[in-house]
Amino acid sequence: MKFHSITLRAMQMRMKAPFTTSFGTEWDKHFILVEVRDQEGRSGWGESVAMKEPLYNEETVGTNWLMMKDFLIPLLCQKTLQHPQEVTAIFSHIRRNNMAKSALEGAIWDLYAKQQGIPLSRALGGERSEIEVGISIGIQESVEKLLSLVEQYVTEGYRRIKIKIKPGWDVDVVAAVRNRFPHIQLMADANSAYTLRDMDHLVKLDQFDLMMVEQPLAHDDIIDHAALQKRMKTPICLDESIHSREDARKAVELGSCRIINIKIGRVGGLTEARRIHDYCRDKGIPVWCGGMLEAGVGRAHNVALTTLPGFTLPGDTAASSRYWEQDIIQPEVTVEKGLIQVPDRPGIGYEPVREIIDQFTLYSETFRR
Ligand SMILES: O=C(O)CCC(=O)c1ccccc1C(=O)O
Ligand SMILES: [Mg+2]
Repeated sequence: MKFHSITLRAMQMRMKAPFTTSFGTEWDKHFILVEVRDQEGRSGWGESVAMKEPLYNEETVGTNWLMMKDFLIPLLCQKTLQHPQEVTAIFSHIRRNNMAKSALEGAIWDLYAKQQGIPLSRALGGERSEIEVGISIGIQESVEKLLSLVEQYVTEGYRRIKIKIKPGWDVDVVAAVRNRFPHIQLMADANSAYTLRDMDHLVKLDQFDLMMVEQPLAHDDIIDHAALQKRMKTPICLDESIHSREDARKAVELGSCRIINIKIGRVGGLTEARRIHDYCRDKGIPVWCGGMLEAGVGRAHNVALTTLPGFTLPGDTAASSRYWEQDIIQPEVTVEKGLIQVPDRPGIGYEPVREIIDQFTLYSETFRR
């Protein structure tokens, strides 16, 4: 696998509406776009899901830029690659910084699939030609506003609704949604907002027939989650706590969760994401593809990953138009009846549009081999 340059672009895109979780509100999406080019004029694309501030995890746009420039890109430029699967090993002595690693690895995977002339989904071993998706709804100003959004997304066909919860916006809110929509597939995501002291309160969620409750306790915990899962009927799904196949194994062996949310960026790339998928499939643990409010390139990677057979639950990969007036890819990701048709063009299968990308680029830098 040959490439001759890597370009990083720092991007800023305004979302259609702010997105609020238990850890904060995002209006402007800041992220890094990666483009890896080869001699034949092909480009592989990756997107870092690190946010501007270290609120979801410890990474940021700034730390990702530094890690890529000072460590990860030099490592890639020193090696000759046969296959994108080797990137994980090349980066493995660098601790963490998974989102930075993943953005580069994703671009290499896309370039590889394009060099082979096959869709990225197929390069990964994916089987599906369409994927089922749900939607994640942030914390709202009022329950009425939330109910009207749920109504809208259910009407649009999304296969499951996830609502964000935090202390003071939880049991009553879930009750209101469940009351109004008795039959929808519903779940709640706390983004680590609770502790074991809230056990009795969290157990009240059991009455609403939720598909799962996502990451109720600390971002770095699997011990307390195991204690909570023993008390709760509702399956716990881990997001923040899982960074690798090893993390997944430990969490599953401890009984800390019954479902895992796989985010490519959080686990350091597509190769590790697939390893977690394979482990969970073997153990009968359902997985689904999480989201980080991605622009088109990251979204396309999520679509490709979700074609693997163990992704049996609808993910957070909603349509481009749910987030953006104009996405950076053509065509945009569209959802009909809760399904995304997986592209069969080579690579990610959606074409990044340079004129649009330029509009949202704050600064860029190119590294040559
Ligand atoms: O629509 C999406 O991309 C998912 C949104 C979402 O839930 C989320 C967005 C930003 C950070 C963390 C999370 C999460 O899944 O916990
Ligand atoms: Mg989550």
